[in-house]
Amino acid sequence: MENDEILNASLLNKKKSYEKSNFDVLGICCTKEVFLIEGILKPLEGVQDVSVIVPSKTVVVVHDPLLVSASQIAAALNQVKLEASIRAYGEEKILNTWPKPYTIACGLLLAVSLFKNFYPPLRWFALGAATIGFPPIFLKSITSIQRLSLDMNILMAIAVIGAVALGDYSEAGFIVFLFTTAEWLETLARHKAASGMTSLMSMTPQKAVLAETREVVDAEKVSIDSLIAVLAGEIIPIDGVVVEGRSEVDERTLTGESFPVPKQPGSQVWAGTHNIDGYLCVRTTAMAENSAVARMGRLVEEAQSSRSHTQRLIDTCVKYYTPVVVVLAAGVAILPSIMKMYNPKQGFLLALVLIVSACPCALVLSTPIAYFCALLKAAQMGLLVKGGDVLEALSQVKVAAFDKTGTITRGEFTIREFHVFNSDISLETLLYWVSSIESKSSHPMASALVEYARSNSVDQNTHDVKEFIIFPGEGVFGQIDGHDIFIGNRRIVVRASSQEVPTIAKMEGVTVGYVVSGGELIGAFTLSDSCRTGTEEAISELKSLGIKSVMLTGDSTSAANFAQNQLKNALEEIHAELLPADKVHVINDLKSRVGPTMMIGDGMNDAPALAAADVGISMGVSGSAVATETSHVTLMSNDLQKIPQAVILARRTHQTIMVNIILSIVTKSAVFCLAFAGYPLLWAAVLADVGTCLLVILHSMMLLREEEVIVKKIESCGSKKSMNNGCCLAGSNGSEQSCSKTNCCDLEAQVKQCHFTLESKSSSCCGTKEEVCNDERACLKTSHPKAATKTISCQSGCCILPTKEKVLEKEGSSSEKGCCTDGVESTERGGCCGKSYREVARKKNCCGGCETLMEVPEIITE
Ligand SMILES: Nc1ncnc2c1ncn2[C@@H]1O[C@H](COP(=O)(O)OP(=O)(O)OP(=O)(O)O)[C@@H](O)[C@H]1O
Ligand SMILES: [Zn+2]
Repeated sequence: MENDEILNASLLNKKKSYEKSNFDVLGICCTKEVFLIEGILKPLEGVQDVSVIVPSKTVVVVHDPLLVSASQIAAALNQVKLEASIRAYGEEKILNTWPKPYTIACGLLLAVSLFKNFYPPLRWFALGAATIGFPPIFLKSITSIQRLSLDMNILMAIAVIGAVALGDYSEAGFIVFLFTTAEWLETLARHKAASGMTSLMSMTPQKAVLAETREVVDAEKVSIDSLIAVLAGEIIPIDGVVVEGRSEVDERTLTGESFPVPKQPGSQVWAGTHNIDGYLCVRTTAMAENSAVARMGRLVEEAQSSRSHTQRLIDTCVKYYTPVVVVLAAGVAILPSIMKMYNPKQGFLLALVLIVSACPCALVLSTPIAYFCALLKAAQMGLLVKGGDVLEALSQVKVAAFDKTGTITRGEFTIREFHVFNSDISLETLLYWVSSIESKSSHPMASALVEYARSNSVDQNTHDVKEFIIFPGEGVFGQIDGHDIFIGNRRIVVRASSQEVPTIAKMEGVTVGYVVSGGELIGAFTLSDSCRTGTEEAISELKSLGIKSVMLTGDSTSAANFAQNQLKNALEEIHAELLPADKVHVINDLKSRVGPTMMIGDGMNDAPALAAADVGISMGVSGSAVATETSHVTLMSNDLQKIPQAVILARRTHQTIMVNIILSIVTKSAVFCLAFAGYPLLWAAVLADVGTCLLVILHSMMLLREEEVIVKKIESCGSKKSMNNGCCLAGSNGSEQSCSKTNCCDLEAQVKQCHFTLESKSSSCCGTKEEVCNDERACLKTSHPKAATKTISCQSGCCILPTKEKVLEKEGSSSEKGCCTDGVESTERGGCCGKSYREVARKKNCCGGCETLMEVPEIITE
């Protein structure tokens, strides 16, 4: 044990001795430099890993600072004139937005020389322009020659020297000016694209405050399970779970959601998110380097170094392109003088045009820059996409297969009924057995059972469980107090006994669970779950994109059909009662039957299906780690509407790349055609080269723009009809009309759940605790600030929209148990009452107890 600890500590130290440094390397032009840089850095002692991010001109090096320092690395890069500088962690690249002085001087001289028609000696100004801007190009081309690489600088230098040799000074001046200006514009554009990336990587603070000692330490050194303090206004430094305090946290950076999420003890918080208004004490659940935001940054980086299919294709073509054109140019230059075919000057000019056109910059850049922008955009939207290939696959998808529990539905079950069939066993005993065994399982049903037992004053005891086995797709087995107990669905009953599985009457729409002991059915329970907000919209949006949606679930057919009904039959196929392996079969079948398939899932059971699909999408950073590992895309928030958005982004990216490629090929071809048709225009060749490069960058950056899809959702919630979206908006004369029974409270049992509150009678009470708490968020998203402040008392399981009178009525009953029986503290959304009521809410542990609701009207009128 102790040995292990020492070993771990030394491993940790070993790992810790590596440091990651970021460098801005302005000399990076194309992918060619990647090999050069790797070639320089990898042999250095102490360098562990090198990754080059071409679009943002960044090099990330993992190294041992004792063996090789960051400045030594920068020096090594600068030896070959790569213009490298160290970027301090978290520092925004400070960029000179002005062009270099020589570029300005060059432009001015060139402008003066334009008047040479009036006064011929002015043409010398053009030569001046060329001379003044030439040295940097020349120096860079020398280093390129030293590196044995043929790059843009060399090609341009040849063109300038050639033009001067031909006596065409204006042409020479023009090339220099165009080239230096384009370089400057390009740096600006790339910087803009890369700044999003920088902010992503530098979001988390480097320091953390230990809660017990108030000591400020390096975030990286904080071990798992430490308590850290986060004050209002600070950025949370490490992922963890709140143990004390309440606050609202802005998670926009991570999930793309623009509304603050209330946090209370038990809530998960993420590094890089912004604690807005309260004190939080957080127990860390990961090392800083493994926090969600760090993983996100790493993924965007890694995505850059993994080349996509299109990219590889282009890289291969380009390998042959440049040498072929250069040889061709040499031929064109030499041939006329040997064969005395045509004007040698014309031949020479043609050769120069070819030389300039030999640079495939724009084509090489067309794919990586588009992926870079798209991946960045995705990250900003709260989607982690593992590379360009995934985007390529996503743009082709024809079917979306959804897992049910935890994906289409919230995976937050409520126990409706619990029966004991054996008169020798008391309800308490059975609940004790069941909850003790289930506390070892991570299935969503398990936590519901534990919670239910607790609400019946039965506490579980994990230590009494002697043996524990999970039967995937069936349930669990455990040994407690000398009894063998199986808990699960019909399959487990078949496994555990010879008894026939009883059909429990009027159980439609719910999941039935069975408890079997000693071959005898001793108990049964029913549970229900509700669909996530926005699922229906997500499915219909997918449909409008030509994507078919199907459901795959391990749950019963009736539960599957119930979800389908809630979604108004939006799903085209339903496959229920599947074992994890069956899901893989269905995915393979869909792939061959319909086309490229994506699978959206959350649990451990889904991992094989996620891997089998063309694109696997996992839910949430908090979802099962296995699912996140195997999937290609991770949704940082559990918002299914991000899926159609991701598809749209993927398709736009595909389009952007196609346009980029066509653009760069067409302009080059046009210059070639003109040249061979007898118009070898050197300036046009330069313009086509640097201009297209710039166009490709700017065009790709359009991917970073907002899309209108996001707005659509908010609008759809704004109307009263949108009850099923989870928007309980108050009608002007009370909530009756906006929250009608048919739309919202169509289940009698769900209404019952709220029967303690007055509001339930007027049917403003809807759904289960979870559904309603989500409603609150949906309401917050609408453009109706009043609606938002009105849903304060959500926690009790009822979406109460208190009008003034109702609040007053309610006051007396505030301390009643009401809906607070079901573990209010653990409500995920947490937000019980508005900020100013929080104190009271905490005392009572229940929103029903917010006497201060009296003050609500004040807020509303605010
Ligand atoms: N810990 C558990 N306690 C009780 N029943 C369980 C447990 N684990 C699984 N089951 C039963 O097995 C069924 C199948 O489980 P599985 O995890 O394969 O799918 P699921 O989570 O219900 O649905 P989905 O496949 O849509 O996520 C469940 O519906 C449930 O009835
Ligand atoms: Zn080029």
